Amino acid sequence: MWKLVRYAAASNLARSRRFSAAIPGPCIVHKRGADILHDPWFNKDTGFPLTERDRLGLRGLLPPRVISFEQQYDRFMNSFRSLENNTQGQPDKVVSLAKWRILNRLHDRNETLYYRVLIDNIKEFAPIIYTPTVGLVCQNYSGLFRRPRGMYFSAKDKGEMMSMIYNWPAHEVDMIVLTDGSRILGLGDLGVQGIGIPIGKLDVYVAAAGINPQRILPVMLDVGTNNQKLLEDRLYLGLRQPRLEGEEYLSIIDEFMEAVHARWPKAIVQFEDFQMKWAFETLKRYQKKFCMFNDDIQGTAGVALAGLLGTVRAQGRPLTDFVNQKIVVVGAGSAGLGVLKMAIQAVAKISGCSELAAKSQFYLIDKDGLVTTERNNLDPAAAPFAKNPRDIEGLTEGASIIEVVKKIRPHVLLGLSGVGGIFNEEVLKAMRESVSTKPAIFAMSNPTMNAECTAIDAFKHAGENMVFASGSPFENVDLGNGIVGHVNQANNMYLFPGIGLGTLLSGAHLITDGMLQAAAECLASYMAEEDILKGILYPSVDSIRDVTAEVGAAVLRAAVEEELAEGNGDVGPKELSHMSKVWKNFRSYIFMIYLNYCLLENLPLSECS
Ligand SMILES: NC(=O)C1=CN([C@@H]2O[C@H](COP(=O)(O)OP(=O)(O)OC[C@H]3O[C@@H](n4cnc5c(N)ncnc54)[C@H](O)[C@@H]3O)[C@@H](O)[C@H]2O)C=CC1
Ligand SMILES: CC(=O)C(=O)O
Ligand SMILES: [Mg+2]
Repeated sequence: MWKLVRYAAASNLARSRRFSAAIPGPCIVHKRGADILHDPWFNKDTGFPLTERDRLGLRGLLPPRVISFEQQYDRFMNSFRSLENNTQGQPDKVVSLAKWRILNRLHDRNETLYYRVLIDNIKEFAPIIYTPTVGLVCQNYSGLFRRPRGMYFSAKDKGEMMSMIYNWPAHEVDMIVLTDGSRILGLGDLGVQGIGIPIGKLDVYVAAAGINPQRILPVMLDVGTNNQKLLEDRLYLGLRQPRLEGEEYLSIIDEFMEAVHARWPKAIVQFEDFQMKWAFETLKRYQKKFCMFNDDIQGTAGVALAGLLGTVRAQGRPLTDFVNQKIVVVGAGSAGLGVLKMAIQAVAKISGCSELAAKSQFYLIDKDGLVTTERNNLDPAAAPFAKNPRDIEGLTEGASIIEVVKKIRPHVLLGLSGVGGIFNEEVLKAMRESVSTKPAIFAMSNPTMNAECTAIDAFKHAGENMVFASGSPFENVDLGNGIVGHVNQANNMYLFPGIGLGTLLSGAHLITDGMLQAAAECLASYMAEEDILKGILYPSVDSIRDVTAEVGAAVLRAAVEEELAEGNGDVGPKELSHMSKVWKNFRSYIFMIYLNYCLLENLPLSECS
């Protein structure tokens, strides 16, 4: 009901003259005839009405009968359901790839229909265009490749990027997702094949944040690969050379960032799936210079923090109790360290203590075990979280997960290691002895086979009175007698679209810690108490547009408060500042401008005059 009220408010705003300019008018197309039919941005297939067929030189190029958008939609969904029936009993990988192919073919034909189908069925299709299937697609990308999507900048393009960027056909770009393919999900270095990740993330942007699909740009920076198997694969589509390192590497990224900034100074660049050393280095290098963020470090941190705070509420305890939670993080990579940093800042904020004091409740484990100050060659990025041996009586440098869990009896065991099954039966059983009345297990690594444990194993071994979250989706677990073990999806998809949306609407030229914190706090307070008490920490993926609008509004307001909002389109900084004082209008503005974009699927096409 409240959603309807909100949409009504949005359309009232839309009727006001000031904002009507933000609603897209007829779509101007610079092509004619068959060129339009072969361009997924504009193609409506058999949906072109006769008037448009005449105007755009399409008469005779299509069968005479006009099939409406709705009919085309139904036809696609029927094909999809037939595919499901026809592939029953086949191996999961075969079925998943077949589903990805049919969706991808639709994308390559008719983007508008593709996004409509995706938006309406996001819960069902997210696992295909995003994790876990996107991982499989990246692994097989060179064989699956049919048509290019996005842009490829390689080490061989050094010195050319400033002109290459103008090869992209869209005049405006709002969102770029960029990878170098060096750490694709938990699958390691996949070189150029990692392009599937920016494509999947940007599909989520369109579906969740309503970003105009003609203003997104997936980018692969191909600096080589150290994956020997790919280097030897004769179908491999990337550079056949080892990865660039050091200054050579950074000079490629620098050149790309300068080129993007020169053409689209307001575009937001999301760094995705970079190996840890470059994830941290590039964040430090660019965050005060360009409008960018690293999703694996910063987006993941916010989602995990929201889940950790939800876990406190699930125990029936006040949020202030977060400062007493013992949390073991397994995985000291870009994601695990990002989570620790943000969680420690939250403890310091809640308790008013120093960050140094706030660290005492957190334990970090990597591939060599518990990280302490006694570690030889301690990674500087992990050093701030290393335990002083004096503070961990009964544990030593390099202690195993099971030793740490048995000794600490943590409230939360959180995995971002990329290692499937590492929370084995013994570890999960040890979590039964947690000091918490309702312990939590976060198996956040992706894709599914890299999750630290499955949902079934978690409930079976760690007990039914437990909160469970995973990075990739699992089915809820039937615990018998009508009781359901709820599976949460702790994935940065709940934050990155809102971070991008809020930043875009604000027109800020930077993404600050304050804006990211606002995003995390918004997600943390999204769930109602009654759901949280049932162990439901995050909303269903079905609600992703609503969550994204809320998060976007929170990020936008934080930008206004930090006086970074320069405005977007007709809406200037003064108007944003004024609107942000009345939260209801502010949210309505967000809903109207972007979330409505994708509802306008049948925009009439007009010729360029
Ligand atoms: N759910 C979500 O939203 C997100 C999930 N992830 C997932 O997190 C995983 C890690 O990502 P990054 O931190 O970027 O990777 P990374 O490669 O930077 O770090 C992996 C860490 O795991 C540790 N590790 C490896 N083997 C281990 C073992 N046997 N025991 C304990 N620790 C071990 C490594 O020492 C390293 O510290 C990936 O699977 C990725 O898909 C990453 C970002 C977001
Ligand atoms: C979800 C995500 O960003 C990752 O697994 O890397
Ligand atoms: Mg990622």
